Amino acid sequence: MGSIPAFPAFPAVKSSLAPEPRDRPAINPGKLDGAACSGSSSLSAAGGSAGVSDTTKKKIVTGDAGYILEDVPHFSDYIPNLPSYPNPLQDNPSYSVVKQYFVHVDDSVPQKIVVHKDSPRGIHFRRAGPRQQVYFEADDVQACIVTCGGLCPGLNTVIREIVCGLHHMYGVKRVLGIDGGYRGFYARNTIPLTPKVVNDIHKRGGTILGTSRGGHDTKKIVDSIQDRGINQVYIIGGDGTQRGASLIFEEVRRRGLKVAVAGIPKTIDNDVPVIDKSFGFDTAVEEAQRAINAAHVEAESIENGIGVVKLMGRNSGFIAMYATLASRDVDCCLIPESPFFLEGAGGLFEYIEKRLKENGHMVLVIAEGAGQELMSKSIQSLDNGKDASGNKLLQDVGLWISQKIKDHFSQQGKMTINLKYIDPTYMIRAIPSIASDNVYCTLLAQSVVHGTMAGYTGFTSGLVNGRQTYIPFYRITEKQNNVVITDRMWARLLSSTNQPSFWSPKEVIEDKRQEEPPTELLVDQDCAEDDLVGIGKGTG
Ligand SMILES: Nc1ncnc2c1ncn2[C@@H]1O[C@H](COP(=O)(O)OP(=O)(O)OP(=O)(O)O)[C@@H](O)[C@H]1O
Ligand SMILES: O=P(O)(O)OC[C@H]1O[C@](O)(CO)[C@@H](O)[C@@H]1O
Ligand SMILES: [Mg+2]
Repeated sequence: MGSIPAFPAFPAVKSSLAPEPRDRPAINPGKLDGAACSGSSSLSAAGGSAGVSDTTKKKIVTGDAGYILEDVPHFSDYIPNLPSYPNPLQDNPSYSVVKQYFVHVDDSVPQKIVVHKDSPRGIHFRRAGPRQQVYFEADDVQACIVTCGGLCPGLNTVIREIVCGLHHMYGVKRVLGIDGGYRGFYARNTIPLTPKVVNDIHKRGGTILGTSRGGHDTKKIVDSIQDRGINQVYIIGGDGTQRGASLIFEEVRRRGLKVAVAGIPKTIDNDVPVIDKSFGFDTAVEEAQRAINAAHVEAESIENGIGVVKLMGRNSGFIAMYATLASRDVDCCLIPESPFFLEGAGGLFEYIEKRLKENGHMVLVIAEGAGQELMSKSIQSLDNGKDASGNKLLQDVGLWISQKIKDHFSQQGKMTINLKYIDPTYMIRAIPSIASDNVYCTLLAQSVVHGTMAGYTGFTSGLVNGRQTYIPFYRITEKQNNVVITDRMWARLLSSTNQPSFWSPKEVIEDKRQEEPPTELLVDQDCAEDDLVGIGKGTG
């Protein structure tokens, strides 16, 4: 947590708060953008009149030709007659010369960009960016930032850029760090964050705020937000964290508070849906190359050398897949989404033997969540329980598979192998982010700040098809992003490693788990669904 001083909770500041807890007011169905931007939407439903759903908490706006906007909540949905102010950026010399700096009220970003001539326009998300009107005056803002879940390269960059974005773009001086994840809201003192305090933190791995699993108590957290007079809450974390953020937002709205709750998706596993990819992912893939290189050097330097590298990926094998594709030294990549087997024809042992005979060495990359079912069958009493957040704890599949390979070849007695197992997982997670991730983190942080200043709330900021957007929490939390093994990207991997698929085509057709497409930029955008007829849903 470094040497950043902590100080006690602020005394309650009530000025920015709407009245105390009350029943949830009705969502204003007619407003598309609050009063945040001038002009009104010209959208109209296919049936003729504009359509905005108010039957659920979802804000769905429909338009011509199958246009759907999955909009995010705004203060004006539940707090009437809020004043708005001109965006101070218009007087900022750095930005004032930019043509059309402010985002147009009707700008939205399509989720699906590969379309056919007659395709409906489909789902869109609100484009992120500065609005002409804001709903906070700089002196009234008391922001806070919290980081939750596992570490990920780039966390400190996001923290830095939120603090600097608030300060330099909007003149906000009061930003607090919440110490040690969600429980820090009610169990720890806060950490004052200024541009000076965060100046160098992007060069460090980890999070200067600390993080944790478990400890999410919605009521206590919102009580603490109220008591401290916080009115902007920036929540950086993965799928679990965003679920927690959604509950905080619901409680804030139930109490009628003018408190913006915004998420920034963090997941080294890239398991958050909708967004193109998560920050820190490229850093992880880059750093994984060092471990794979080492495994390759070790393996090729000795007769029948086998290098085994375990990479992170609890349920989603993106790091393993991309690290494998990038390296070209990997002979086999095993991920949670693609079951495999060890013995017999078409199994892993047979393939290893073949590669050793052909090449004299081989490199195996395995994601930590791969082969867990196989492992629990082989180790009968295997139940590692759950972590504090309820995530299943995993056995070390790298150790297990290494032992299995050793046992197999020693039992057969026909081949002496030399196996080296490398587990770089926590070393990868703990490094600072590379340059491209730093830029990505900066844009994410600035986007989320623009959104909260403009009065949006209950959203996650994320990149969709290369554009910054505001995504409603429910879209982020309703499912997980997984590698689709019936997609061309996995086919590319199979053809680059030449490993067996461990699947028969019949099993692929019957596999019900492969229903969801992965996010767009990580897949082949030329891949049309028609190409995949009969083998599950494509990526579009
Ligand atoms: N369903 C949920 N409802 C409320 N809070 C949750 C929920 N799931 C997780 N949380 C809280 O979110 C925080 C982080 O969750 P978790 O440990 O699962 O990490 P994560 O955000 O998914 O990140 P990652 O998996 O990438 O490490 C924890 O404090 C946990 O209590
Ligand atoms: O050991 P910890 O810190 O709980 O986290 C391990 C998990 O966190 C992740 O890195 C996700 O953040 C997973 O890949 C991994 O399974
Ligand atoms: Mg998670």
